[in-house]
Amino acid sequence: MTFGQALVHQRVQLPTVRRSSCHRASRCAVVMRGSGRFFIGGNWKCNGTLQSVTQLVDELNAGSVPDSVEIVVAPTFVHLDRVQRSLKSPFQIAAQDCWVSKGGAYTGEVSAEMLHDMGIPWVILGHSERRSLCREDDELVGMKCEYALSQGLKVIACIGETLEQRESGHMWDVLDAQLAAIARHTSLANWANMVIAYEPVWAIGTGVVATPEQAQEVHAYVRKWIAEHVSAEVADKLRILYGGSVNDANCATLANLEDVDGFLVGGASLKGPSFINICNAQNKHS
Ligand SMILES: O=C(CO)COP(=O)(O)O
Repeated sequence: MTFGQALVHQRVQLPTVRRSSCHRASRCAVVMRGSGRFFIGGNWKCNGTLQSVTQLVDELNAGSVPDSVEIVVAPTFVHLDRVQRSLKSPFQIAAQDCWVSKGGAYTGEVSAEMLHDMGIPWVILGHSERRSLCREDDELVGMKCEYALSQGLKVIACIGETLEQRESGHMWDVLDAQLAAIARHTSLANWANMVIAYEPVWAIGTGVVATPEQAQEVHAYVRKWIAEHVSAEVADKLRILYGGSVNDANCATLANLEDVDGFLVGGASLKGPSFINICNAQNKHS
């Protein structure tokens, strides 16, 4: 039994979702995306030395990014303070994970209240690498979202299927379960402090980016799911990011998709000029 399962007190069954047309298809012509700002996250994962992090921060500070984009980078815990001190506005900072409850006797962990105390506004939760390598299950991810939100953090909650799940026809069930766990633990008001990142596992770090059709199909599905299970208003405002092998070359096409409200970038976020280019994706020609 995983940690998340052990902590489950009560599971609420959500109705099955119809996988039909896009919720946004019926919306008026002027679409407000999320809170109105395209969102770019840079997930630095377990990378960086003092020297490389300093260089990356310098490159970002020297870059030109549009006001219309909200940008958040996620260094390792040990680099958070250094980056926070040196990275300039408009860049914001995220942690890559946090503990599921109040801090205490949890060796090696970092709590949400510590991050909040440090002035770190965002946290990434449920990344597929944590789900697979650290055995974080859907319920634990939902509980982490709930606790982080309760401590005043904003959350980038990740979902996504493996290639095997996609090819075996289980993709929608996997996404349903991941979304349901997040939704169970997120109050209506707290959705304003949440973005969802759709990161198909097969596209992460592989150079195999989802096709525009694949990305749009899932993003539309996620928005429809949220409309049906949370509220239409939340669905309209929610920013749904795509992650998985986003780079300078493919970002413009993906940025133009109806239901793509931003990106969560891994490898390309470690190169300042590339990341700056991706931050300008909406202004590039696809
Ligand atoms: O996992 C990712 C972002 O969280 C994506 O990683 P890559 O951009 O390296 O594929």
